[in-house]
Amino acid sequence: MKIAIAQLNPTIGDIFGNSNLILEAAKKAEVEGANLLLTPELSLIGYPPRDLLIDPSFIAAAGAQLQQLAQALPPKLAVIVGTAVPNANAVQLGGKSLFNSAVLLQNGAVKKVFHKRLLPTYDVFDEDRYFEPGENSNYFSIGEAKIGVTICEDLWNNEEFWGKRSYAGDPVSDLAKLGVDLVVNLSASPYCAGKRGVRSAMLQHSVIRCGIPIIYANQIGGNDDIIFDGSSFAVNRKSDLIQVLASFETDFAVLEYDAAKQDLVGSNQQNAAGIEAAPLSFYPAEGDAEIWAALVLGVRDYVRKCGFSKVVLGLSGGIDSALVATIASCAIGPENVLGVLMPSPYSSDHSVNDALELARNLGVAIELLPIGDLMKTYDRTLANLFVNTPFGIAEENIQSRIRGNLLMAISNKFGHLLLSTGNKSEMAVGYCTLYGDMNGGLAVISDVPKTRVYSLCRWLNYGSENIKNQAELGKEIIPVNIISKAPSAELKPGQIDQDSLPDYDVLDDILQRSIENHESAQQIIAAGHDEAVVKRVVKLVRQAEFKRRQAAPGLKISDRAFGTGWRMPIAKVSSY
Ligand SMILES: NC(=O)c1ccc[n+]([C@@H]2O[C@H](COP(=O)([O-])OP(=O)(O)OC[C@H]3O[C@@H](n4cnc5c(N)ncnc54)[C@H](O)[C@@H]3O)[C@@H](O)[C@H]2O)c1
Ligand SMILES: Nc1ncnc2c1ncn2[C@@H]1O[C@H](COP(=O)(O)O)[C@@H](O)[C@H]1O
Ligand SMILES: N[C@@H](CCC(=O)O)C(=O)O
Ligand SMILES: O=P(O)(O)OP(=O)(O)O
Repeated sequence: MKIAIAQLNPTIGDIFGNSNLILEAAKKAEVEGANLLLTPELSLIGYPPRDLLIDPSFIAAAGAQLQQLAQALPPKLAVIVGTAVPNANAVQLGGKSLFNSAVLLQNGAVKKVFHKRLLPTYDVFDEDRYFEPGENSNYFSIGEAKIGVTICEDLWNNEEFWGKRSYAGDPVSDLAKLGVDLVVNLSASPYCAGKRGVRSAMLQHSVIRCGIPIIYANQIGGNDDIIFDGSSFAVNRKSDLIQVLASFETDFAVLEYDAAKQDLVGSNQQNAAGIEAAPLSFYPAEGDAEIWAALVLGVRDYVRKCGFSKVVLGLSGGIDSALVATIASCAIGPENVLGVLMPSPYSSDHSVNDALELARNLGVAIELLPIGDLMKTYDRTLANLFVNTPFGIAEENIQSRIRGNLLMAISNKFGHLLLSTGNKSEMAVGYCTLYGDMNGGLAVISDVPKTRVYSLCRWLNYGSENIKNQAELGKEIIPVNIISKAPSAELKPGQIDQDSLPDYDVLDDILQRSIENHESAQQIIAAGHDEAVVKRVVKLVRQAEFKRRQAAPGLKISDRAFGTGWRMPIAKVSSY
């Protein structure tokens, strides 16, 4: 039996377009002689559909499209499609009105419907809000093979792997007890750094625990703040990784289920000469390369799926805007990126020169809009009101707001999406100006700590193979001075970030411990950090909640981002 995996990039709500993606994959699977095609979780409607699910017309449209798709598919091929299915018992028996389901289509009709049993309701997930959990173990047969069907979270309640149990049920071991030969999984599993390794280790562990090979089919693509990496894979009965699909790209693969051996055989398990290949791993490798690919996909898909073709951003000659401009150039092409240089009387000469050099290296267009005259007009207008007050944060922020205003004017005039450039360290402690540099439609690096911003830029200059490199350019992409100079907001003469903040390696370690590892201030101090610094940082993070709530959606690359999975109250006591 041959099983195909379609690692698709569905667009949320584009039921017709997604249906066509599935149909195309099915035609390819048929040509390659597949018996079964797997598609990702909710592949017909896109994941996460959020409150589109409470629109009855949306559910009706998905139901109608599912029927049409069933009729259009190659009749002999069994295809598993993910969609939301009405819960017929909801009215009489209560419960949520929908199931998150995997629908088996064959011979022009719906053959079976399987419901997701474990509904994630943590971090970015909100499935309890919409779905009723399925109660039954899900399986069907093709020929002699009995195939267990699971949907994403159904695989994640592996108590021995995690050391804890989150739910009452364990669909994989239930399927094992029913004697299935194979488990397939339809996923929409969001990316965060290092997650590919965690997924494969967890499923290899599940195979050992339950003794059944597993095929894992994940979606790829950016949907608002969430990036899906794909990285679908298969694990055989010996728990070897025998098939790995691309990360951050659409992909398609066909595997063989060998009924005699009762095991899976991957198509990239052997090289052309039939010799056993080296152990498979995910590409690009973990670290900067992986995060870079995620951010590029996140920008590309946000721009495309929101209907933009060009972006604009402020280019200060600093490292954050340099990184964002480079990501955008790679995502949508340098010809679609406009960098705006807006020097003030406080800007250093090198800020303009560094920004110009970066723009030349990337090949992006620039506009130079000095803001000195606008600053004077603001000063004159506010002079009577601000008389006898010292120059302070209000005046500093006016510069940022002038720039934010000019950028939004350009966005309005030419239809460019404004990218904001704040990194995670700044967003954490509120080192950014509301209605100033926080202006923008997409916060590209707001989940990237400043120390990672540096390592990504070094990697771009010295480690990357797949973008324009030094050899072609004759030198580094990011001008060396942008990396080596002290970060500065340049909002007053001689200002540097470290006048107000601890060194970024100290700040980022405290933030990582507090935000991602949930360590208390006492634990962070016990780990060796200065007490006063820790208390100040923790307090700044709490106080900046109101800013983060007004920030543009930011691409999630960590376990805990300031996005849809971060739900903090704003008006609260200062101790939390
Ligand atoms: N703009 C930049 O480019 C940039 C870059 C780096 C650092 N910075 C730094 O960032 C800081 C920005 O200054 P800021 O934070 O005082 O200015 P801000 O205008 O961004 O935020 C302060 C304002 O937020 C409002 N506010 C306060 N608490 C609130 C709440 N709970 N709910 C709603 N609104 C609330 C108040 O109106 C207050 O005036 C400065 O220290 C600046 O040097 C700016
Ligand atoms: N001089 C500048 N020209 C264009 N854009 C600028 C300039 N200074 C700041 N910006 C924009 O604002 C953000 C934040 O600046 P910080 O240097 O971190 O304060 C920067 O990334 C630019 O997009
Ligand atoms: N824990 C799963 C949940 C995904 C889902 O069920 O959609 C993940 O992060 O991949
Ligand atoms: O935001 P930028 O680009 O100005 O970077 P930095 O804050 O390091 O100056």
